[in-house]
Amino acid sequence: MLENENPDENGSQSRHGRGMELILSAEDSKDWVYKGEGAANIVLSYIGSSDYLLGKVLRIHKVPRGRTKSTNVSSFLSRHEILLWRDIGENVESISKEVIGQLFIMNVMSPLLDPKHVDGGIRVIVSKEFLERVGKNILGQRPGQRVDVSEVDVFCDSALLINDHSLISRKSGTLKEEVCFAVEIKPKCGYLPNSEFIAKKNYFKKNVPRFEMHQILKLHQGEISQLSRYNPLDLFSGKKERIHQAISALFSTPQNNFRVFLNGSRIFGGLGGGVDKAAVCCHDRNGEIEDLKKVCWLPLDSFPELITEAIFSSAALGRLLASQKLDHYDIEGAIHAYYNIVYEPCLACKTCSDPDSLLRYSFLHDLSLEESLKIVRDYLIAATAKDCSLMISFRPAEDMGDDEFNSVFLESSNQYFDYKVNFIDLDMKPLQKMDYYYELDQKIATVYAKYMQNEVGYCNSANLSEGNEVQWEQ
Ligand SMILES: O=P(O)(O)O[C@@H]1[C@@H](OP(=O)(O)O)[C@H](OP(=O)(O)O)[C@H](O)[C@H](OP(=O)(O)O)[C@H]1OP(=O)(O)O
Ligand SMILES: Nc1ncnc2c1ncn2[C@@H]1O[C@H](COP(=O)(O)OP(=O)(O)OP(=O)(O)O)[C@@H](O)[C@H]1O
Ligand SMILES: [Zn+2]
Repeated sequence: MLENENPDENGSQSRHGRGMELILSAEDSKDWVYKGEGAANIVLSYIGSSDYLLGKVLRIHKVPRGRTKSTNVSSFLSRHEILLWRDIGENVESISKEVIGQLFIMNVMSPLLDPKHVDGGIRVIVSKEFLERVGKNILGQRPGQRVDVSEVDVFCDSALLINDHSLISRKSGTLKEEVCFAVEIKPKCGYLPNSEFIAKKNYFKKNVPRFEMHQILKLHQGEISQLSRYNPLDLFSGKKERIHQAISALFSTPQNNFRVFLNGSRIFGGLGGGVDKAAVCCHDRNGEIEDLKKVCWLPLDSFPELITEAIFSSAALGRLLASQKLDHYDIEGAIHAYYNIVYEPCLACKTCSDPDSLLRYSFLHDLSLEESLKIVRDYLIAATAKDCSLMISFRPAEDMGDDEFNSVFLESSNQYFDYKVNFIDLDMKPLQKMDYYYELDQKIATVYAKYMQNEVGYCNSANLSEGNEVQWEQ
């Protein structure tokens, strides 16, 4: 591990504030172990002896398996993305996507979600050999379905060093001495859209949570083996009883929406990346959840109550919901603004035959470039807010604690807990994904409409959330 005298690109990412960079090379790979991964990144925990790196994770990019350097996507924003994001920093046209990504987190998402819940991390330089070795070392721990489709991007020359938010420790304390546990929740969209641009045939989008409709498509495509009982609207309701209901549902059907960590190690919830087998397996690990009782004096039934109290008393979910609601137009409206920006014939209008709808869309096509940019920018910010996760880390406390953390008092166990909320995965979504978003939305709506016709004949959300089997017409 080396420190380089070269100052970094924006001067603020430097380790110890000394204008130096951290460089990870082949021999450092042994100090980094697999922690988890999503669709786009792999996250590693540090197990070496550097006090600075202990309690940190390294987030490295993945690429589709077998992609060679020659097919590398551009490292810079596209012409239209430059227009879209020109206000988030200076010279966005000449800054790499990695650095833009950090500017997006710090200058766009952090003010929306509250800086105390957002950690932009610092970029560190990683050698190709480091990434190659890490990629080999972690192969055995990665879920098979993730391995089949993706691998470490060894041509990336930097990675993001972030605090491990499954841990909680006092600035003055040492991580090693403290017992802590954490939950990771991917809440997804917490409200029902009400855009006038939603087509009449898709009226049910205004009544049924997107998560619930998407479950039907996922089941149909074999991505999940049973419907989730979780309803994001409960989690975001601001009402204790409904939040508790959401947490209980996440415990019974965690899918990729819920994980529990004890002292930084995952003890409940799957790794994602395939049919939810990994998540089902984790129920066998209830024994390890029982460990919470031993180490934190927390009765198992009190655990959902504790998470509920933390969510209820924190303003974080409210902030997240407000950010999600920046999507005022729904993709059925925003797609037209997108075509104004890229200046191409609108594919959504091309496939629409309803004169009333076309008239409404023509209003969107008459908007100025600035107005179109705002609609799409807000849509993409909301997309990030609908896809991020939050980590809430806890540790038992003697009393109400101090300013460093929030505290909750758990009546059932007569105990105080310190907790801290952090958002993770606040990545900027690519503008090019707008077409995909539109197509996915149509697919979800079509399959859901078919499900309603075949199965219930009307929209009955209670029926869906019971985990009922869905029969499909051949
Ligand atoms: O489209 P969605 O709602 O399915 O969200 C995708 C997520 O699927 P989910 O339904 O949460 O299992 C998906 O998660 P998984 O890979 O399924 O764990 C990703 O988070 C994806 O984002 P990105 O492509 O990595 O930037 C997410 O894509 P975005 O829509 O956020 O761009
Ligand atoms: N700062 C962190 N502290 C602790 N664990 C983390 C942190 N960041 C990520 N993780 C773990 O690594 C996993 C993958 O990270 P992340 O969600 O950032 O990946 P991704 O590929 O961007 O996800 P997605 O599929 O949503 O795009 C998370 O689900 C979480 O368990
Ligand atoms: Zn159009």
